[in-house]
Amino acid sequence: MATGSDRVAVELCKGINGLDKVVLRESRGSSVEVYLYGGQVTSWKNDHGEELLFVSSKAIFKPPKAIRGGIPICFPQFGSHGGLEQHGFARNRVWSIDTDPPPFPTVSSNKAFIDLILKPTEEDMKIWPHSFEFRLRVALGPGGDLMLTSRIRNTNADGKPFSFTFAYHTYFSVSDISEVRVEGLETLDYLDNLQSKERFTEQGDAITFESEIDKIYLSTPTKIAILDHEKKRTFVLRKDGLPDAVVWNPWDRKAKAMADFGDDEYKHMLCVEAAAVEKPITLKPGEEWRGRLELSAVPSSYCSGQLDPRKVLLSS
Ligand SMILES: O=P(O)(O)OC[C@H]1O[C@H](O)[C@H](O)[C@@H](O)[C@@H]1O
Repeated sequence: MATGSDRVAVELCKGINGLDKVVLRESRGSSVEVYLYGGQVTSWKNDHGEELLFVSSKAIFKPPKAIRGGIPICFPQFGSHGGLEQHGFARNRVWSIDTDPPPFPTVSSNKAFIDLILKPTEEDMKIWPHSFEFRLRVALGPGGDLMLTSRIRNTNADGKPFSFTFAYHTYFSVSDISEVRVEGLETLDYLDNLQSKERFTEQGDAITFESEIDKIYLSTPTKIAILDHEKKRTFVLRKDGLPDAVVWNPWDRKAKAMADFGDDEYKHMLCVEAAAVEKPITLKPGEEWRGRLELSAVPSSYCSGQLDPRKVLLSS
């Protein structure tokens, strides 16, 4: 678990209900927590110690229920787009620490990181008859950026390809959902999960929220921004290998129906999920797919229509 630098720290410890978790710390004070259960990031704090991700106060940290919040991994199926359980099984399996991952092309020496791996058990192969290696690297950059890289390899010995859909189901913490806008998805086509996955085209304005939303935006740009006016904070997502973006907020009625979600918590969260849903990824034996998500949180004093995420980043 060495990180190559003494300015960063990686610690394996016990989390809620004795579940194993890994804590990454960066010298300026930012941190990340990852549970081996689900391979799930449950905390991302900036260098002021402020939590940037939402985890429900009612989240159940106990198998087989997935943890409500943070960044669940949806694999090998997103949502109900297939015959498996909702969002697949990766989010409620116990992952292992990968002590000898294949090298990455880029140098990670200035980052705190942890490598996890998920391989199917015999039981898993009864519900999804494929052999795979899913490697997840969670890294915390020197500026507090959070980076997730998934590498999924088909290790089938029977010569068979497999197809999957995928999402980093990220729950962002926001001050007040009615003060939030999302930029980068305007004018795009989307599938509306609230209208039998029918296809529509989004209007020209940035997306704001005043009721339940559950949309899969298709072929999105690699950068998406979430602007939180009240907090004066902008989240910038950069993604690679993940063409789609799911936007979800359950609003009041669905919030009440979820046992592991507080009645009013919908006001303080927004899911914007880098995903590959519309066109499943197909891998032949020996092939590997890579999907990457990079998250930054930057202070913003934002005026409508002026967002250029690069400028926001550079001016911070
Ligand atoms: O309750 P979960 O299984 O965690 O799913 C929570 C939500 O995830 C995604 O955002 C889907 O698009 C929603 O339809 C779903 O309600």
